[in-house]
Amino acid sequence: MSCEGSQQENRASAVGRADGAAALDGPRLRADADAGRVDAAAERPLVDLFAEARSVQCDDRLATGGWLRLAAPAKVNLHLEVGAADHRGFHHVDTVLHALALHDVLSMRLRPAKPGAGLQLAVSARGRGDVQAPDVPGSQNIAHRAVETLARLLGRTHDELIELVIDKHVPAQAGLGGGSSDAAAALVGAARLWGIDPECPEVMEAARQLGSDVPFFLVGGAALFTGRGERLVRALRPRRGIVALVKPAGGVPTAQAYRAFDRLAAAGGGAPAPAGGLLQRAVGAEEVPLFNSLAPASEQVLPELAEVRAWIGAQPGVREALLCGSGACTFAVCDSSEACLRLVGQAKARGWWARATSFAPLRAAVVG
Ligand SMILES: C[C@@](CO)(OP(=O)(O)O)[C@H](O)COP(=O)(O)OP(=O)(O)OC[C@H]1O[C@@H](n2ccc(N)nc2=O)[C@H](O)[C@@H]1O
Ligand SMILES: Nc1ncnc2c1ncn2[C@@H]1O[C@H](COP(=O)(O)OP(=O)(O)O)[C@@H](O)[C@H]1O
Repeated sequence: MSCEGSQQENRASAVGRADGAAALDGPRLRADADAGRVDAAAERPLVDLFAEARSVQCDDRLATGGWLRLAAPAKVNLHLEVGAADHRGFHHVDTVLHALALHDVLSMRLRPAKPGAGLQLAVSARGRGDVQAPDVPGSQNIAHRAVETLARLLGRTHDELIELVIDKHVPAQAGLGGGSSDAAAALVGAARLWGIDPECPEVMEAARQLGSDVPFFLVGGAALFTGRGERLVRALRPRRGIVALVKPAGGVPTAQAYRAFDRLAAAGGGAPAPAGGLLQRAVGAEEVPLFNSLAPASEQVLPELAEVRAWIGAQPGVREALLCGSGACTFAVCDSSEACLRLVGQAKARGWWARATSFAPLRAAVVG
């Protein structure tokens, strides 16, 4: 089949999926997905939930041969309150995460391996457009660790090869959770390839072991998490909104942001969180006040973040803006697609990475 032919075919299925996002999100999130369906229709020119997944299906290498396709959405933290560190150095957090339409694409397939070989993994990642591939070899990719971790928890020792290709649309060290979402998608993909229920406890346990943010991507949409960020309190109704993302060239390693937070806290600095109770009462994500305890700390790690914040704050059509998690990306909720696209164009002209997207009721999921 020609690429053009498959593009048309996939376009039809993408519209079907946008309308039927609930099918992606599974029974637990059906109500949330229904809320998001309105968004997808209203914002279709800007928000194509499956644009990346579709473009990868045009890749000759991956167009044939039984590849499973998965979407791994980015996230922002609408609210991130950070408390004290525990004995392992992990900080207590109360955070509301929200998925975005922007997503990486994972392609996975299962092949037989030589008898006695056990589990073999071939993981690669490639940058797409102006997004770089991660700065780690395939064997250290968090998606590689994800499949290994799940196999260990399941006691799976079959002789088999899993091939996994990641197309990166989400920049790293941005606070967008790209690596964590890839890990969650790799868990869901491995479960599917092995004929295992992705809702089984081993998948969630593997997610917890891989990183604080990974469990969120198994839940998706909008949700309140606590503990070190790995413990679900409850899902919230996802919100609507057009979002601009802006990131300077540098990144912020998460551990450095938390260390800077500790230094600021020891010196008596840091903004207090908005009046308590709001998070516990919120039903919909639009009720959650934007707040990020890490923002002042991350601005110390990468001073250019203060410049980005001031610049975004002065742009027309921006309702609210906040640093994404530990940074280095900032998100702005815009009044309109026009305002968002103007902001993105002007941010790029200043040499920053920028992208128009939207809030979305997505989680890491098989899309084809
Ligand atoms: C800040 C947040 C906000 O969602 O994410 P990012 O914005 O960086 O993506 C999270 O708390 C990050 O989650 P994640 O990126 O999964 O971090 P992990 O791999 O678990 O931990 C990386 C390092 O960050 C620090 N860390 C992480 C989580 C936490 N609650 N306290 C911490 O102090 C620790 O130094 C840890 O070694
Ligand atoms: N699949 C992956 N995608 C991105 N980064 C990865 C991946 N696997 C491992 N990494 C490493 O994890 C680091 C943090 O990446 P990421 O999770 O995208 O950032 P953030 O914590 O800001 O959301 C990267 O700098 C990279 O070294």
